[in-house]
Amino acid sequence: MSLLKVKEVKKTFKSGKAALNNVSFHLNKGECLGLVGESGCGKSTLARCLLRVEKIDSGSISFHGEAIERLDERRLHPYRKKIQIVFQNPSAALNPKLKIKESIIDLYEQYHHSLNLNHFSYTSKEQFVQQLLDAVELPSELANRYPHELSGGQKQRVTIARAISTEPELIVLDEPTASLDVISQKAVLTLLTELRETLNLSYLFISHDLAAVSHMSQRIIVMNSGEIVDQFNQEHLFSDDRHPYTKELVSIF
Ligand SMILES: Nc1ncnc2c1ncn2[C@@H]1O[C@H](COP(=O)(O)OP(=O)(O)OP(=O)(O)O)[C@@H](O)[C@H]1O
Repeated sequence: MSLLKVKEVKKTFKSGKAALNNVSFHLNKGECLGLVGESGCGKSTLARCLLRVEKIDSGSISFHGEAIERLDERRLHPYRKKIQIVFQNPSAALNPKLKIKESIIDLYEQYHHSLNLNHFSYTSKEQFVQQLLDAVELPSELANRYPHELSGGQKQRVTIARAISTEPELIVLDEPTASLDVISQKAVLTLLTELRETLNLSYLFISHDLAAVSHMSQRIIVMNSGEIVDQFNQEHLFSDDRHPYTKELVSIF
């Protein structure tokens, strides 16, 4: 069974803007599914709908076969622990007033009553933070710093540490490297690939960067003006039967 199934989802904003139109796709457990499309095509709206931050107008989004649009707040809580998000801008995602260790523990503590950890252990806050910093390859002394005392790449590693602290099954990566320099981009993508394998994670990797999506993903879906126009296995990216819009993206690859 698919981990995530999105079926005929529509979302129109009050302004009349149709951001998602009949969007359908599935995501298998353990895979990285790439979602590529130009700015404004609806990628972030889709991410917000998956997290139930935004409500869909029609269609369905199911996780392990359960329709999330029908979950009440109480039943949403365990869902939200299983699906985490990493945003484009780590500076905006981290509270500037919290030390790194406090930011990491903060998210965990929202869920700790319902957490059943397999990969990390929780005997003390310090030890837990240490394990997470190790997992994202950051030195332990960063735990006592504030976000402004870290580089962009280090901050993004902290947001990844936060995301994996609840041991989610799925992480939505919304342009996770867009704000980083080329060297840090590569390092963060390598880290994400390693974490997917060691923690048995699944990713929805959202980006306008077809090269990054192609590097990371086993399957790719292409979005244009709120619609999925193409879906294919990564090795078929250059094949002749690609949608004209995909071919256009490939030509500027
Ligand atoms: N709250 C909102 N109210 C009205 N329109 C919105 C709202 N949020 C997004 N939109 C519009 O919906 C469309 C899709 O926006 P979205 O942010 O999902 O695109 P995107 O593909 O993530 O773009 P980018 O890559 O630039 O982040 C855009 O035309 C945007 O202006």
